[in-house]
Amino acid sequence: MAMASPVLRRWTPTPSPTTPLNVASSIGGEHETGRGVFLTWRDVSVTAVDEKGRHKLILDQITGCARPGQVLALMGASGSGKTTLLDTLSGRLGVDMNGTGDILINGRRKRLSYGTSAYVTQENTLMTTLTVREAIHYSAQLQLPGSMLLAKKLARADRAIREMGLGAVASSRIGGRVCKGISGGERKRVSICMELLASPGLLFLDEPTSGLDSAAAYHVMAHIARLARTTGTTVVAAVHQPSTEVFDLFNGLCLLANGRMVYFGPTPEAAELSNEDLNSIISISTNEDLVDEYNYLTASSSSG
Ligand SMILES: Nc1ncnc2c1ncn2[C@@H]1O[C@H](COP(=O)(O)OP(=O)(O)OP(=O)(O)O)[C@@H](O)[C@H]1O
Repeated sequence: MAMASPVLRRWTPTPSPTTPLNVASSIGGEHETGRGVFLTWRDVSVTAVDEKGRHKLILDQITGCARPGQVLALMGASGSGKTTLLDTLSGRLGVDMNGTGDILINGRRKRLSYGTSAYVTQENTLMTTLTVREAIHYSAQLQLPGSMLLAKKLARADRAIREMGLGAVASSRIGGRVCKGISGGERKRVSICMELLASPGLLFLDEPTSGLDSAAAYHVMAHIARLARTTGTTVVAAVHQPSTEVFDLFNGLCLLANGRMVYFGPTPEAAELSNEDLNSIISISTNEDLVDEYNYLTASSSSG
């Protein structure tokens, strides 16, 4: 695999592991709760080891950050390393994988714990016979701490239902293959809703729009983007081939190709890039503009 891009080596504003970032001041009162966290990662490499002890490089020195109130999209062709990066950042790397590099949460090296982060996988495992409200209330009772009053758990569940725009279908049966229930997009939102119960500051989503038509995909991502904006939640989502409308909902883009990062920066600029530009980014990775964009995006996370 090719060497890491010089963009990565010139990544300057590193939050010190001993200096926590001031999330509240950075989100400037724009959000209701400011529950999001700064997640930064530097020189993250991952190697898979097979049963014969052979090593395969899956991620090659990936550097980036995700900010409160924003949605960072991880994009790239199938096999480029999106899920592996998501797993690495969320601390879910399999035992057959070795990861190196720094991952900082609010400027500190610490493990993600319950309530700090949530991960929504591609699979929907929902109880088909329950209504949306029943399933989410049930999940709240099981998930939330025993010390929390039942009324508070249910209020938390109702808030999550509202945040994911599921109010209109709260009394509908989830359903499945045999008995038709809510739509595929609504099922995705129920899965996300269940992960929101603990009010995580950081939400990892693996292909939240897979299997959905473009309208349903937009609906799911629009709710996620609104949630990020209004609550300050930090969202990192692996997304495959989003429509233009969905792409416009993202704040930042981390573009991977064969385990290497070929673009990191705000989406408006990325949307301007043609295939030719992207190819030149891959081949001329000393692009000064990218360095500037990267520094711009990371500067605020080190200023707190
Ligand atoms: N445990 C493993 N052992 C060996 N190779 C692996 C392992 N896990 C993933 N890989 C390889 O690493 C590469 C990246 O996989 P990953 O699932 O992260 O890609 P992806 O971009 O999420 O793909 P997709 O969009 O198809 O889900 C692929 O080539 C995959 O085959």
